[in-house]
Amino acid sequence: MDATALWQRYQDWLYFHEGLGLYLDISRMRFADDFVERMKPKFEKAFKDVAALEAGAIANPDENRMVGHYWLRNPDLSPSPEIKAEIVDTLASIKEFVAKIHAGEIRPPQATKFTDLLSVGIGGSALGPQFVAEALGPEPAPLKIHFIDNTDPAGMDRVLNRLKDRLNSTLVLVTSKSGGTPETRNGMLEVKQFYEKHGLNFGQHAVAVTMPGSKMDGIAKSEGWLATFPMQDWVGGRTSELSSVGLLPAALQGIDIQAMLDGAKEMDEATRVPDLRNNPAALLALCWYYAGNGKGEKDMVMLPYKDSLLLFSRYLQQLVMESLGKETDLDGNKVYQGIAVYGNKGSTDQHAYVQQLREGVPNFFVTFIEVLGDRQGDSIEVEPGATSGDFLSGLLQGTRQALYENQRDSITVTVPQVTPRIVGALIALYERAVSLYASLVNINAYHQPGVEAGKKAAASVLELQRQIVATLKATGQPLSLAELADKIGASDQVETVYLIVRHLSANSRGITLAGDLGKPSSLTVSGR
Ligand SMILES: O=P(O)(O)OC[C@H]1O[C@](O)(CO)[C@@H](O)[C@@H]1O
Repeated sequence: MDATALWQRYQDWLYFHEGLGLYLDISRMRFADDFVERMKPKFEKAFKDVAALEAGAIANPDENRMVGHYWLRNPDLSPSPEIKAEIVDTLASIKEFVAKIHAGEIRPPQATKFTDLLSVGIGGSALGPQFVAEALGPEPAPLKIHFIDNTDPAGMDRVLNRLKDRLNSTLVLVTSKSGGTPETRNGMLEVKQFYEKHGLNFGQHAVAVTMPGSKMDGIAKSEGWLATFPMQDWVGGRTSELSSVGLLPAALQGIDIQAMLDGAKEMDEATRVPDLRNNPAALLALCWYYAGNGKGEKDMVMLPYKDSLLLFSRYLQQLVMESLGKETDLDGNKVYQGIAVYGNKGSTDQHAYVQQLREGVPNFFVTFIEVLGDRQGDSIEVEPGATSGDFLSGLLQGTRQALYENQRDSITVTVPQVTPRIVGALIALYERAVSLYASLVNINAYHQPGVEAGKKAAASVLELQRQIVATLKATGQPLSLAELADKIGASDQVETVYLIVRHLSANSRGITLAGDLGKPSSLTVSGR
């Protein structure tokens, strides 16, 4: 297609949301008109499916749950007055609590105000808050946020040591929908121990976000934590940024959460329109389907040309891959669906992997995120007539063009600024695109059975470890790996036994290995 034809295609397909000032350009996806025609019936069904979801249909049959993240920003859409009241009350209580924290009315026992916020959570209970903190966190913030999002002891030490001089003015926010996620429980216990070691009362610094009645809820109540905010069972972890999970930490950092909700609401209104050409989420889903042949054959590379949007791709990784990565479709057929998501930011990534994108294996499509406003205030000219922001813009255009010339497709989302309203809108845009795409490929986007397999296997490794330690203590003499496995009734799991004892011996846990470390079968294991 020559430049004139492309310009025409750009104009023909351009979507613009006037209220938000958001553009969606899909002209560089090389689908033909007949593809769009063929997709229309699928979209008619998808619009109906998502409307049913919004109306409170059981969208997650596995867990017998509704999927209600759309109600969070427009409680009037809630399927019952009770749910509406829950949403309204939770938002009011977040605002009230945050106002008291900021004013020092709720304060730590040994300081006049909270200065820092330590968030402990993982997956959907961390990724949204991390993305939003990076995108919108003000400098200075009323509370500066830090994260523990793993059960890595060294990672926890790093965060805690950074905070140790301000521990007495650090508020700890433990977020877990289920209230039983081991990584989060471990993080909470380690932080609690750190507080106690420093002579501080953990409960007087702690807040929970969890489902009422969960284990975490019980702990928070029994230990007299400062507050507990509910996370409803109809909010999935990966769509929870606009629930108490994301709103509480955002508000504590001084981010305008009402603007985030308003932006999401506005985008929801635009993406509810049952008309493919005038619905930006549907256009995204169309492009994803086209790119990957409805089977995820191409990866989604997210390239925001704005540092503050660095974590958008990481956030989307969970939203898209945990939702769409499914073995079976809704009829039980093996389909192995999903779309892989990766990316950091432009132009930085141009100096990393864009070489492969332009010339290597063509197994992806790019989504550029362009932010029109360069910065607050004026810019110097780094070359006659050009600012740093002009370079950023030129590099985006250049990469888009260079990729297209080499038959690499791209989408461009353009926003005026990175504001709370726009971030809310972007979250809502992708949430809806995922809902629609899931319907197009006939999968349940709202469960995650695959994650359970790894969790169960980890639990059985830890059980084996307990048996190993007890057996070595009781035996009191060195055993070969095979003998040890045999003694604990796990003769078919010698490799697992080996990996466990190697880890224990590396961590001064009372287990010693003797023999040639490069030849596991030569090793003997003893314990004290
Ligand atoms: O908020 P929770 O219950 O601790 O779960 C954390 C994350 O774990 C998952 O269930 C996957 O293991 C995610 O879906 C979820 O966001």
